[in-house]
Amino acid sequence: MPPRKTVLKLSGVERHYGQGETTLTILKGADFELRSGEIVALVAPSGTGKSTLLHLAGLLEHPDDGEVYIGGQSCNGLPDNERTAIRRSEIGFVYQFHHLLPEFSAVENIMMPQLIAGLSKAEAKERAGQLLDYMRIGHRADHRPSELSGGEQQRVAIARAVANAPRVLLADEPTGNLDPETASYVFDALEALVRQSGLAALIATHNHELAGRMDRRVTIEGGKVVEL
Ligand SMILES: Nc1ncnc2c1ncn2[C@@H]1O[C@H](COP(=O)(O)OP(=O)(O)OP(=O)(O)O)[C@@H](O)[C@H]1O
Repeated sequence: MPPRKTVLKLSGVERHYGQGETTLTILKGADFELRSGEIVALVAPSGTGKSTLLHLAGLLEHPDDGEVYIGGQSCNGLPDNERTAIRRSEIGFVYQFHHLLPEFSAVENIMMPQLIAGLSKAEAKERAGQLLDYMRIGHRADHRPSELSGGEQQRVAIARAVANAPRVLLADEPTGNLDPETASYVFDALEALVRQSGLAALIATHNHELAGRMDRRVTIEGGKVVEL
């Protein structure tokens, strides 16, 4: 097997929030690497900084110090429009709640990011259809989110997140509002997608059973990312 490439790297990352007179330190000298083809669980108690770490990794926030690299490129000093371009092409996000557009069907929701990226309608529709089949919800393509079950909605959200073939998938409690059996089924689909595409995934979860199925587990301790 060829050596796996590091697709996401955090180096000496600091993040502090001002709270009145005091400063809340969330990350302090945090280092982390994610390689293509791997799925890493981020398991840490509530309020320790999982969402903060995902936002920094996804270029949604700037660290107060340290560096975030996507595909080997340092992103801190880049202007916002370049950070946005990298975020759109290299990173996919999945949240606890699907955030699908309610007025559009499943297939249209997955087409949307591709159309924004400049693909033709026919190309976007073909890829969206493939992803829906891959997530085993091809028969739901024309349904709106409100007509889908929670597990189906999350599978559409995952398909949308990877529609533009990003390098990195960042997920914040992607199965947090699903029952254990549905969560397991959604994770099966996500795992198959990562294995097949060589994507890399960092998944914040409170679900220890799912975390146990991932390649590695990390937590946040004293502002640092440590292996479990
Ligand atoms: N913009 C902000 N301003 C001030 N404090 C913030 C801000 N964002 C997050 N925090 C604080 O930073 C800490 C870490 O928040 P974060 O959302 O990253 O935690 P989390 O581990 O994802 O928690 P949960 O599992 O509950 O979602 C929390 O104490 C939170 O209150």
